[in-house]
Amino acid sequence: MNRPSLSEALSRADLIHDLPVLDAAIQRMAAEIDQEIQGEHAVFITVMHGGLPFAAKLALAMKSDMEFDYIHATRYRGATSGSELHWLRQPAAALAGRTVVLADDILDEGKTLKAIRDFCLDRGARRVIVAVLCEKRHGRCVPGIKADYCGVEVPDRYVFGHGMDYYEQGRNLPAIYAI
Ligand SMILES: O=P(O)(O)OC[C@H]1O[C@H](OP(=O)(O)OP(=O)(O)O)[C@H](O)[C@@H]1O
Ligand SMILES: Nc1nc2[nH]cnc2c(=O)[nH]1
Repeated sequence: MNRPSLSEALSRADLIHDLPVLDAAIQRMAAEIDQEIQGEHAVFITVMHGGLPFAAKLALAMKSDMEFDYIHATRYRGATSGSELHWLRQPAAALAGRTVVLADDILDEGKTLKAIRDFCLDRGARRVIVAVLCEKRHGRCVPGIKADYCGVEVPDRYVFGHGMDYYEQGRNLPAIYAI
């Protein structure tokens, strides 16, 4: 595939949040979620791929013991605008009666996390806690979904880095940038 150049995108992008800011936000969220799920053996579900770096850091910063699983549902598929949701992997863990912590990189229009949250509830989860590294504030989020825990806000622009891709590139950039 002939991808748009990451270095060209970086040269015209703005730095939105650097690594120390993101790490501090993740530490704060970890303590807050620990407080909320005290004494439970929750299921900690990473939403692949973008949620991977955030979820790893969040889990390592948390003290609660949790069962790990992952889900892969994508509606951007390496592009910069979303379409319908494609389910690539459903979690294997038993969710019935349990608390689920969903960890994803971004809540944008909310369609992805709403579908995943509803999937977990359909599987019998007692409650679903939505944790995202960042949230785009624009008033276009679908009704019925919100982040219970959010690290940072990002502007209403396409963002990448710290898990989020620019045409399947740049996910391992430590900071968040916007074009
Ligand atoms: O709130 P929404 O507008 O639905 O968008 C948010 C979703 O978009 C990204 O996933 P993407 O489909 O790009 O898959 P990826 O994580 O594999 O990059 C991101 O990881 C969220 O899951
Ligand atoms: N990389 C990336 N993925 C997204 N998914 C939904 N919004 C975004 C965004 O701004 N950037």
